[in-house]
Amino acid sequence: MIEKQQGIAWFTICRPTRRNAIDYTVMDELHEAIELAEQDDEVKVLVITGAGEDAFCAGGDLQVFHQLKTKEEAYAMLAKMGNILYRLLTLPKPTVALINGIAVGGGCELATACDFRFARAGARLGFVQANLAITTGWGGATMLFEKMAYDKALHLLLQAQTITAEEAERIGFVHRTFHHSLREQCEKEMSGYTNKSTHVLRAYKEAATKRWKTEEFRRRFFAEIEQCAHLWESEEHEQAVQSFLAKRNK
Ligand SMILES: CC[C@@H](C(=O)O)C(=O)SCCNC(=O)CCNC(=O)[C@H](O)C(C)(C)COP(=O)(O)OP(=O)(O)OC[C@H]1O[C@@H](n2cnc3c(N)ncnc32)[C@H](O)[C@@H]1OP(=O)(O)O
Repeated sequence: MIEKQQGIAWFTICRPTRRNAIDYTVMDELHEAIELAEQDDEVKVLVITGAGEDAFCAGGDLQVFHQLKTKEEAYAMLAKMGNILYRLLTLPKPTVALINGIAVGGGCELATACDFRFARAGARLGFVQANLAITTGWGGATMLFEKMAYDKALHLLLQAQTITAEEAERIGFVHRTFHHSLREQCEKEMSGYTNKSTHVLRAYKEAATKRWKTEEFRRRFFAEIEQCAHLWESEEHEQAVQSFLAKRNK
């Protein structure tokens, strides 16, 4: 769902019963929100959040994507979202992930693509992909290594556990934690940007993201996606996803 309000375009992932897991429809809607933010001069900031109280985003929809068995099938899905997150990473307007609840797997990759991460106090966050015998598949690790201290980023990926928003703030992944009124607090934080000229915001973002608009960076970004596609067709990954889905069907 996309809403425009006082210089902010709000994109809300509306699948609360699936903990806002991302399927192909969400990918298309996110792409549309990015296009709108890029083209509409009234939009100064793009904020991405999740519907409901529980989740920001539980990553890729494991039920839907479990149908993809080969590395080629997996690559097509992963590269589709990878291209969308690359657009988000390099969008010439400031972007915010408003992490209103749990963010895991691809949900953390989505948050990483944004410039700023604000989170509800107590929300849990984790790059849990390694527990599914895969690596980040949407370019998340490549972005994380650009945005965080090397050792802290590597630890998050290798450990694959969830941490609280407060801990994530301490290590520099989250920028602000809010105890209540998330949307209002986010608007307040962004008011210092929305009162600036769109041309100024664009110019600074262009300058900031220039280093990611290189062949070398894109090669690393898509090599990560290929690596995940390769692991996707392993027996270990198949078993890990089946075990997650079996628990749900009990
Ligand atoms: C594919 C890309 C890859 C990447 O590149 O990163 C990924 O993102 S892999 C996916 C990584 N995500 C996960 O492994 C998360 C799996 N989900 C969970 O661990 C938990 O659901 C949760 C997110 C910690 C929330 O736990 P809880 O609050 O206890 O809720 P439930 O577990 O009962 O879930 C409610 C409901 O939602 C469904 N659900 C949750 N996550 C997903 C998901 N990723 N895909 C599909 N469906 C998901 C879950 O099955 C429940 O459904 P019902 O049983 O029908 O109510």
